[in-house]
Amino acid sequence: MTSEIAYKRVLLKLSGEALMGEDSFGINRQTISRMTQDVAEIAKMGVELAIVIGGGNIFRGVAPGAQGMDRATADYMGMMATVMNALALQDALKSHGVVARVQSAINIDQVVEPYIRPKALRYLEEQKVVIFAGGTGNPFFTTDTAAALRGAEIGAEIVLKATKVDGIYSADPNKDPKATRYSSISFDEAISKRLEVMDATAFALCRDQKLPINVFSINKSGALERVIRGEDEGTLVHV
Ligand SMILES: Nc1ncnc2c1ncn2[C@@H]1O[C@H](COP(=O)(O)OP(=O)(O)OP(=O)(O)O)[C@@H](O)[C@H]1O
Ligand SMILES: O=c1ccn([C@@H]2O[C@H](COP(=O)(O)O)[C@@H](O)[C@H]2O)c(=O)[nH]1
Repeated sequence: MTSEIAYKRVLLKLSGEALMGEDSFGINRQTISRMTQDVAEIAKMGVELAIVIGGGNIFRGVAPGAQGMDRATADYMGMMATVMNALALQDALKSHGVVARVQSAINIDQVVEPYIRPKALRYLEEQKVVIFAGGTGNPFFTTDTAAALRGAEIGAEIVLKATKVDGIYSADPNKDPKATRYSSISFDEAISKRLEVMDATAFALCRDQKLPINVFSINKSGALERVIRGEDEGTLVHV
């Protein structure tokens, strides 16, 4: 079975905002069930899978109250949002028969384990999915950067960014209908063109660690499995 896969160990960055489905914020039950069904399928293919989950879906709901707030405080709220999403994801994966462990970069000991790299590596070897919550644990960063960081730490072969768009475009496709999609692009080009699908810190970290990224749509049926099989899907960002 494992011979069919192009990557043995991957870091999957799941969009927080995608969890909302058609709702205006929060977690849509059908959406999380569909997303985790796709994730469960690749876990069952023998891929060692670590996940970083975003927090935009919850943070959007509290954003009006956070207006004018100290930036670091608001960022800690954002990191806590990712912990909630991680717990929901763990629960949804369990319902698809997949064992997952949550490790958080911010300590909430009664709720989740702290991030301990050797333990995360052991879970991966045991074919358990590891969900990294709490982003990097630092304000002024994003979960994209957490994905690059954890991806490098666990020796992932690729970072997969599963998001609301089906790849990287010449401009934001949600704003510019004439934008065209790249099937592949170098890190230097993505950074110099300021393509905002991922933050520059995440791009730079992956470039320096020679860790490729694939950006693809979480809403496209079968896309995650095609990426795992090394098929042409989304946009590959390379050194
Ligand atoms: N050049 C571009 N190509 C593709 N998408 C782009 C580009 N520039 C901006 N975007 C926007 O980036 C978004 C994806 O990045 P974003 O960080 O917002 O999402 P996410 O990672 O899915 O969210 P979350 O922060 O909730 O995890 C797309 O929905 C798209 O509107
Ligand atoms: O390392 C990190 C990761 C996240 N944050 C804060 O959380 C929210 C949600 O993360 P997204 O990447 O946007 O999904 C983010 O806006 C930050 O406020 C952080 O501070 N540090």
